[in-house]
Amino acid sequence: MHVITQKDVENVIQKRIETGHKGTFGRVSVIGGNANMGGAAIMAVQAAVKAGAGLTTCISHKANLTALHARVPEAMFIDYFDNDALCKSVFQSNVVVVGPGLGTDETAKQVFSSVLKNANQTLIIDGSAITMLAEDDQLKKLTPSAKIIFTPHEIEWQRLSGLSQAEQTPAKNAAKALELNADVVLKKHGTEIYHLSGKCSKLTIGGPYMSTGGMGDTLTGICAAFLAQFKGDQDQILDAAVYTHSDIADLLAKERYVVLPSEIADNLQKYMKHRCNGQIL
Ligand SMILES: NC(=O)C1=CN([C@@H]2O[C@H](COP(=O)(O)OP(=O)(O)OC[C@H]3O[C@@H](n4cnc5c(N)ncnc54)[C@H](OP(=O)(O)O)[C@@H]3O)[C@@H](O)[C@H]2O)[C@@H](O)CC1
Ligand SMILES: Nc1ncnc2c1ncn2[C@@H]1O[C@H](COP(=O)(O)OP(=O)(O)O)[C@@H](O)[C@H]1O
Ligand SMILES: [Mg+2]
Repeated sequence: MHVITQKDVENVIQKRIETGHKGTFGRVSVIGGNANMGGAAIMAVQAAVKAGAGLTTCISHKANLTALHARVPEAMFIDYFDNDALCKSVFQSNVVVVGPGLGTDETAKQVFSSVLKNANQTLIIDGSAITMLAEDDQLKKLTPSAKIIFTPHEIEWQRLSGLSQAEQTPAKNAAKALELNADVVLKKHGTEIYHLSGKCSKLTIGGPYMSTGGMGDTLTGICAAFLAQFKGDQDQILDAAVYTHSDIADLLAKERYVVLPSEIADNLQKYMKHRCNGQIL
């Protein structure tokens, strides 16, 4: 098991080319946020924007538009009932996130199936989308032409893999990830990452000050932004994103009992600047 360190982050976060423009640093679409859980999508979107994605689109219930732009005017918005616009944005995105706050009703299933049919680069499947996929054989038949990354917590992983928490051993997790033909970020105290390449990585940072709703939604935005903008070893880029999420939490936890997901997003720009120049925080 590769223990992820600050070195992985410093290897991934490169100085930007002077002639870069929005498109140079990647297009991300986040699909989630039903009328009751808009915050999940907003947290994923704000994390993607603040982690450096060039262009980020939030595809969500229209009830979330005002709140989204109050917080993240940089993000574009598509009503997730506008299926044509949804499919176009997903098809044109380098990285797609589906699931945060999406829910598991009929609307969510329709939206998720459109995403599965159109994602063709990298697709991060999180939250409700994992739960839907675990429970719906029709959705399981829709195998997108994209590289798939699942980001389950232990219960979502139990649903998808069929492995109880006690059965979630590295060997069984790795075998299941291979069966699913995907990378799996198994979120817990000591998150483990099972790469399709066979590489297994783990975190030795992070803690209970992260146990607030929205922390996993935020992680998806960081992963999406890193994968959309950085070139090179995709396994190391994903490892670096997961490390960044917990490393910022650890730094903030020095002066906080609880670290909020939005605070992690708010500290991404400064953190990435320091890691880019190899500066010790
Ligand atoms: N502001 C918003 O809009 C927010 C929206 N959100 C959205 O909600 C959707 C549902 O996601 P979910 O994880 O909240 O519920 P679900 O998958 O039904 O699992 C519940 C069961 O799993 C357990 N459990 C939960 N977390 C665990 C963990 N980390 N590690 C281990 N166990 C864990 C939990 O345990 P218990 O609480 O019973 O002790 C219960 O048994 C999803 O789309 C997400 O994006 C949230 O992100 C929050 C903020
Ligand atoms: N005690 C803990 N130690 C380390 N990381 C934790 C702890 N509690 C929560 N986290 C992290 O917070 C995130 C929780 O993810 P998730 O349950 O999906 O949150 P969300 O409410 O956004 O769906 C994961 O990245 C997990 O590793
Ligand atoms: Mg979650």
